Amino acid sequence: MPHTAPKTYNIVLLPGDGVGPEVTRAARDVLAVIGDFYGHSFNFSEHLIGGAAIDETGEPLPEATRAACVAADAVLLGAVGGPKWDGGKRRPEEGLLAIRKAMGLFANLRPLQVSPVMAHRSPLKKEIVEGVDLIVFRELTGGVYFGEKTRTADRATDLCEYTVPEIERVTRAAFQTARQRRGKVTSVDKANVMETSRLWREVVTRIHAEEFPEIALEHALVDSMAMHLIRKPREYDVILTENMFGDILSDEISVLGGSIGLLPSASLGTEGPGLFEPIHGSAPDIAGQDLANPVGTILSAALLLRHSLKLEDEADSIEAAVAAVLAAGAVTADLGGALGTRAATEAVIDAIRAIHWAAAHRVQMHWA
Ligand SMILES: NC(=O)C1=CN([C@@H]2O[C@H](COP(=O)(O)OP(=O)(O)OC[C@H]3O[C@@H](n4cnc5c(N)ncnc54)[C@H](O)[C@@H]3O)[C@@H](O)[C@H]2O)C=CC1
Ligand SMILES: CC(C)CC(=O)C(=O)O
Ligand SMILES: [Mg+2]
Repeated sequence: MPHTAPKTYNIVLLPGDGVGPEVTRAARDVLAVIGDFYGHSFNFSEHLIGGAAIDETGEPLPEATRAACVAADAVLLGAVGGPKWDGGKRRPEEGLLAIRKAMGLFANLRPLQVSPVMAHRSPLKKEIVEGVDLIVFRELTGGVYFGEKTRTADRATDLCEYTVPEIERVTRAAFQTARQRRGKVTSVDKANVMETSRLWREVVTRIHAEEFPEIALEHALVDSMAMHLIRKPREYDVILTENMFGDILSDEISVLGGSIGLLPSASLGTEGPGLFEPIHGSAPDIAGQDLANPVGTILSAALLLRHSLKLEDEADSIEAAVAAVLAAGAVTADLGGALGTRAATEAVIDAIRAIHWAAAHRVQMHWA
């Protein structure tokens, strides 16, 4: 039953490209049902980003989109990019990087919990993946994705740069989360080769000693970490890493749960709205065919409710519904199921209704 006072919230939707519009619509429909159940009014407004924005305005992040995002209570994004814009003067991905920077979203949280039913569908051995419960803290507005780029006909460079304050703030966020979890942080870098990684390791070590000595800290090199994540993923709790390593490792760990289509993310700053998106891209190979798994975006909507709107019960309700649907095998083709994007979304909505009906029924029975 509703525990929080009903309220009006402004949510900006950025459907983007490829499967982005399909999965964003799925999450919007789920949020609308949650709004009805709890008496909240979610005002959705759609804005252009990525390739869709380039086609319409010439810019991957139009000013109207930026202004709407910073003024919103929260932002939900589908995905950007696709072969249509490859080789063009402007790239869709520039729009995503620019909105992350404009909103000050320095920490990207990518959680993964592998239930017994997910373990069953994973291509890895059940005994390796069952019970995995980890969260990646990926630094999101620094590193090589944001460094200066140069290009001549026969030479290209991408500068990788990190400052101490950039490393400190994401490190504190990761340690604070570790305090609420199993109390372990694995910081991933390439300190045997890269100067930015040596600075990263120094800063993480100092913040740990000064502020979080009760947390267990280990350092890992990114190349062997890629192997350990597949061989012994249950050993990890909070994984803290820089932008590009976090991007790559989180796609890798999605395999543990059976599909990249399942994983959500929350991009957060110190204040202001967060941006929530699945970890996958625009999946051009399946776009427009009702094939995309909507769960990663639906779970991103749950993170939106929890982190930006502080609606914990409502977030729990979505997560419980998704768990029920996965347990029942009502899944899309990437998990070996027969459902399309729309049918899988309806299954989640039906599960939300069933959970609420059961809760209301128990209350009546209790009162009777
Ligand atoms: N956040 C974003 O907007 C991101 C955008 N991209 C962009 O997406 C485009 C495609 O990139 P890819 O490397 O192919 O990565 P991708 O994540 O779009 O797709 C990789 C594979 O996973 C499958 N897949 C992805 N999402 C799925 C879902 N919801 N349900 C079922 N299967 C799913 C795809 O069909 C494909 O086989 C590129 O233009 C890239 O730059 C890539 C990553 C993140
Ligand atoms: C700019 C994006 C395309 C980077 C990415 O792959 C991601 O954030 O997952
Ligand atoms: Mg990625």
